Amino acid sequence: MTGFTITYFAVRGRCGAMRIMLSDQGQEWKEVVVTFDEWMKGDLKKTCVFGQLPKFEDNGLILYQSNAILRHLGRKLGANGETEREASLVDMVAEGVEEIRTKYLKMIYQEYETGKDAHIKDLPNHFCKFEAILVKNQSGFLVGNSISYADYSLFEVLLNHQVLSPTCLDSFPSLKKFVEMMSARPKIKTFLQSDAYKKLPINGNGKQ
Ligand SMILES: N[C@@H](CCC(=O)N[C@@H](CSC(=S)NCCc1ccccc1)C(=O)NCC(=O)O)C(=O)O
Repeated sequence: MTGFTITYFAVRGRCGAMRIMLSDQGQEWKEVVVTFDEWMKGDLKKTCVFGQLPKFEDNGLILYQSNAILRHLGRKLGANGETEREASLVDMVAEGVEEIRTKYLKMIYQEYETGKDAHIKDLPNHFCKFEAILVKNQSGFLVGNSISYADYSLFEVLLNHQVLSPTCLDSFPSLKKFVEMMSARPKIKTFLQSDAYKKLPINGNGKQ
């Protein structure tokens, strides 16, 4: 199978950022949608290196781990910083984004009713760090003067948090401007308005 293929469940989940990145970078890809019933049979799970999805295929290269997939696309599509130094900074910032995503997913799947309010209350402690990065860098992106996979990752996390708490960015003007800038990029705007994007729930348990 040539080209890019994403194999995942019928949710945005851990494929939200990579789909936004592929769209913005003008790339096409195939989606293999796995139902929970198919997954529970176990045959596909046994073939996955870490027993989990997403699975990403790039012309015969098979990758798992959503952030490894983002990094791969960053290198391949020129969205990984403009120098080795910037690439290291992109990785650093992307790890920080992943910390927020991991906290969000734990809250969504394990403690939504009891932990949603505390998660929202704690957001400023995390958002202030990315606000400071954007204020310091001045280009509008997280690192250097061009978009990187870390920008797509942060953008997706912020979009999901705006659903969870629509006012969560009100105290962070640079983050709000970042979301507006990313949302206004023509290919991202088109993708976010597409049925392919809108028809998928954010998470697999219906919570958001
Ligand atoms: N570090 C990995 C994590 C991958 C992962 O958690 N995959 C989940 C799906 S992604 C996700 S957000 N999981 C949260 C709960 C969930 C489970 C199943 C479907 C949808 C969501 C999965 O394959 N679950 C099934 C299983 O482990 O047997 C990555 O970043 O790709």
